[in-house]
Amino acid sequence: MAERREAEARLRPPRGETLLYLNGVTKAFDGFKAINDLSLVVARGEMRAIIGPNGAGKTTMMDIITGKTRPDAGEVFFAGDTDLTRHDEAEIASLGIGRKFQKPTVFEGHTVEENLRLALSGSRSIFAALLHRRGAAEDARIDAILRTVRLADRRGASAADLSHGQKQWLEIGMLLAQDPELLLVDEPVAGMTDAETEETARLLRDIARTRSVVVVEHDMHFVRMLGVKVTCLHEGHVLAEGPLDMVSADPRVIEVYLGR
Ligand SMILES: Nc1ncnc2c1ncn2[C@@H]1O[C@H](COP(=O)(O)OP(=O)(O)OP(=O)(O)O)[C@@H](O)[C@H]1O
Repeated sequence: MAERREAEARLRPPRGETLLYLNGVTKAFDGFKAINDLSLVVARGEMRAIIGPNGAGKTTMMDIITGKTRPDAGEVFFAGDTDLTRHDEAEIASLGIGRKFQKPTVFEGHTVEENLRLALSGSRSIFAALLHRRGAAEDARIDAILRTVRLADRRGASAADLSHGQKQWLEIGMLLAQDPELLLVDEPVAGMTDAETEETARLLRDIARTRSVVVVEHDMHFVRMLGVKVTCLHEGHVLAEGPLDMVSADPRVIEVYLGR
């Protein structure tokens, strides 16, 4: 019963407050509309899964949110009236939007803990970051992040010695060090073992207790484990949106994506 209530709560925007708002966004490359009149609303504290066939515009949508690509038309608002289309990538990152790309990019020559300290230090140089005096608050944050990303018992391990899945978790931890309000995650479980995939679903659910998360993923088994509202994109537009059971039963979704 409690589990069912929790599952239902995940499908509902927690406070109904909008964190990310895309309205009528369009982006063409050489006349081809990769994003076509796309509208999307993500609530504060909501986790949303984005699915859709190759070329549906998922990556381009993430590029627009993070300022890598400028839309030709439409609005992209974050946390109220911040118009993301007026900011560059670095500004958008400092506004509180973190992005995890598919390939992990951790510092392999450093330990797990050092990687997190480097991420926490932000703009400090690597040497300054590793040498500076640690405060109790910083130690507590490192401990909390290590627990969240399931690496507390690997803190002294070299990042190079982590499994592929653990490297992905470490990079998620490095993003958490920046304390983003919105975390964008691109195909996190590609190449992971089944056990890592299941742990990643739990890990992202933990993270979504305190921030919004948008996950692009093709692995439907994993999307089911997330248990959140799903948006299916097709030809740069929302084809279907709602609980996974509803979206995956939609004949249009089956035709363009799931039935392939
Ligand atoms: N910089 C670009 N220049 C030209 N065309 C582009 C560019 N970026 C994306 N496209 C095109 O836009 C369309 C949408 O691509 P996008 O990568 O956003 O899709 P996707 O849903 O992320 O696909 P996948 O699941 O394969 O990652 C594709 O047809 C792609 O070829």
